[in-house]
Parts: sequence; C-alpha cells; structure tokens
Amino acid sequence: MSFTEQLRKENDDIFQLIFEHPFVEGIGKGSVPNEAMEHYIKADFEYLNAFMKIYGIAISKSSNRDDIHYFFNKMKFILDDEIHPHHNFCAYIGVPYEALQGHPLPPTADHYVKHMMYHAQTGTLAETLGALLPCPWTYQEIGKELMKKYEPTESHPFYQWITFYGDTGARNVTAEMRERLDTLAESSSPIEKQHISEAFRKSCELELAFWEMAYTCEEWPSKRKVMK
Ligand SMILES: Cc1ncc(CN)c(N)n1
Repeated sequence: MSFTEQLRKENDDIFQLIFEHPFVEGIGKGSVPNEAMEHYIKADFEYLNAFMKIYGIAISKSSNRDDIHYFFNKMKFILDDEIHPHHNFCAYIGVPYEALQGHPLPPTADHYVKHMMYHAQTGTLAETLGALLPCPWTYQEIGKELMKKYEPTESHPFYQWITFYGDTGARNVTAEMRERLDTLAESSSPIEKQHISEAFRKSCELELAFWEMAYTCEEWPSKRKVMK
C-alpha cells in the first residue's frame, strides 16, 4: 500500500462524515440554503487565495524546475478553472461573484489556512503537501460520490459544480499531488512521516469543519467585523 493510500485508509472516518454532511448532501439534492451558500463562497474565495500563497511557499522550498512548474500550474488551475464551481453557486443564489470577494475569513476557515501556512513555513515540502492534499482529494471524492448517488443531468442546479470535481481535471490534481507526496515519503524519516500524517488528518478535520462553518453561517463570537 502506498503512503497516500495508507493516509486515505486511516482517515476514512472523516471522508464518510464529509459525504454525509447536510451541505454536501444538499449539493447532491440540488438544494442548499442561500445564506449557507453565500457564507461558503465568501470564505472559499479567500481560502483559495491563501491556498495559492501556500503554493508560493512550496515554490520557495522547491529544489528543481519540475517542482516549480508543478506548483505554478496548480496555481493556474485555481485562477482559471476553479472559479467555475464558484460561478455555479453564485448563479444559484443570484448574487454577483464580486460581491462575495474580499470578506474576512470566519474562525474555522481562518484556522484552516493558518494550519496549512504553519506546516508550509515550519515543515518540509512533503509535510506541506500532507497539509494541502485533503483539499483536492476530499472534493474529488465528493464529486465522484455525488455523481454516483444522484446521477445529475444538465438541468441539476449544481451540475457544473458536481461534474467539475467529479471529472478528470480535478482527479488529475489529486493524482499528481499524491504521486509527489508518495515519492517524497519514500525518503522521509519515520518522524517526518508522522508529521505528514498529523498535518493530513487535521486538514481532513478542517475540511469537514469548513462545511459545517458554512452550513451554520459561523461568525466570530463578538459578531464584530474582524480585520482581514
Ligand atoms: C475548503 C475547500 N477545500 C477544498 C476545495 C477544493 N479545491 C475548496 N475549493 N475549498
């Protein structure tokens, strides 16, 4: 079993909880409360901005052009392609995308991006990938699960979102990241592998928490607007 297969197996409990989450199930059924969706897009736009900055940190840790090229392409994927699922959600709630950009992150999303930043700043490239991998992997599996369970057609309100993550483009993002991490893990020490596993599990937890954050429209306790 490869290192990332092992990670997937150890964290299957969280993957199953994600598939069952009411926000995710709502995408499959074609009905999610507008406020939850708006909360999700606001947080996810800024989350993906932070994700690209972490790719930037990963570039600074890269030792060859192949790695630099890889992270550069993944950044492009977020900029050019991953806006489509956001547009799908915006169309559903009838709010312009621009109105949902530039908002401060709610606590859970804030925690998630800082968790990834921490591993990127203090850990190796492999540890950084361990913290990043649940992002593409959980969504790719959500897309696959929803396609299998709901067999959406073009008239489904979230057809674009589901097919985007269930289709080959998103599958490749996960496969390529797994391949890189598996290669790096081959020369990682047991303690480094431990750090990668911990970073991976916490990111899985935070993926689940992100859906809950959006579904419950989580705010900072004081309700006062926080600075970005
Ligand atoms: C929080 C989160 N996790 C994952 C993805 C899919 N890249 C996303 N857009 N947002």
